Amino acid sequence: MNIENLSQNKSFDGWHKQYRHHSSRLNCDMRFAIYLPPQATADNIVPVLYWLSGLTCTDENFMQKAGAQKIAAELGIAIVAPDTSPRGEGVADDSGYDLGMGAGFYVNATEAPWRDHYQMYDYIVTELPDLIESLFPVTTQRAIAGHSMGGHGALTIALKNPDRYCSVSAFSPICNPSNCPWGEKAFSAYLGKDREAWKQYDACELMEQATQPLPALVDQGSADNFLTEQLMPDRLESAARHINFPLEIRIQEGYDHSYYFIASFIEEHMRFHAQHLCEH
Ligand SMILES: N[C@@H](CCC(=O)N[C@@H](CS)C(=O)NCC(=O)O)C(=O)O
Repeated sequence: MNIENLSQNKSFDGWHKQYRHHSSRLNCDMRFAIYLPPQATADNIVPVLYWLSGLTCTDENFMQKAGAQKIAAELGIAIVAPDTSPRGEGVADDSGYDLGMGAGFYVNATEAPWRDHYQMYDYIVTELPDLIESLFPVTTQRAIAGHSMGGHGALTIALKNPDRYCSVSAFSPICNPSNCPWGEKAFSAYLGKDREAWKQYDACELMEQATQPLPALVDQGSADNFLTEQLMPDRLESAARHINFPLEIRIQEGYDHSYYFIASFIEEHMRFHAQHLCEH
């Protein structure tokens, strides 16, 4: 397998590393980051938390700003941070920050010109875990989490694949993309005008139909600029309540949309995932 190590930094007795590889699903070269805690050795494999970032991010934002390595090293959990879209020359893009590169929305695009590369759903659900599990000292126990567009990605991917993940959590997720400006713009482009096709990637719609529960935690800052227009966690909460889904949504007073918020609660999310990863 053609995979290139781009950087490595020791961190809390483990290693943060960046890699480039060719993604056959995305039809381009991709970069991802992995944090391997000290417990991950040739003789000992550890579970993995996949972190999906938000609009404009790469593999670097979470690893540099969230401060998750210390707790991952304590708990013995690896963290994988993929990029947020396909990249490179020849990959379709848009001048807006909320469409195209940096804004893949974790869907499989069906519309031209996006469909040639924008297959982020398949990349995150199968191609990347297959690669991680074949090359690194990790188990097939997975948790998934994310922020904003990545919170939408984590929730929809977990709700669609409850057998593949032990738990899911999100910070400030886009909860009902079919009915907010960010989601409507991206889904129209990637999936076309037929709103029926959007439902398969909408956490509120998927929640209504969920038949298999998995532990789910959402944190949302009350001072988030995007709360009422884009994120709308109240809709996800009522969908979950309707079917008795084990979702905890916490409104955190005074916090905004930034990584300062994520850094404040990432330890609680890591401990939440550790508890469920260890059950299996
Ligand atoms: N650029 C946009 C918002 C982009 C944004 O807030 N991105 C979030 C995810 S939705 C992020 O994580 N940004 C990168 C960072 O803070 O490191 C704006 O200013 O309105």
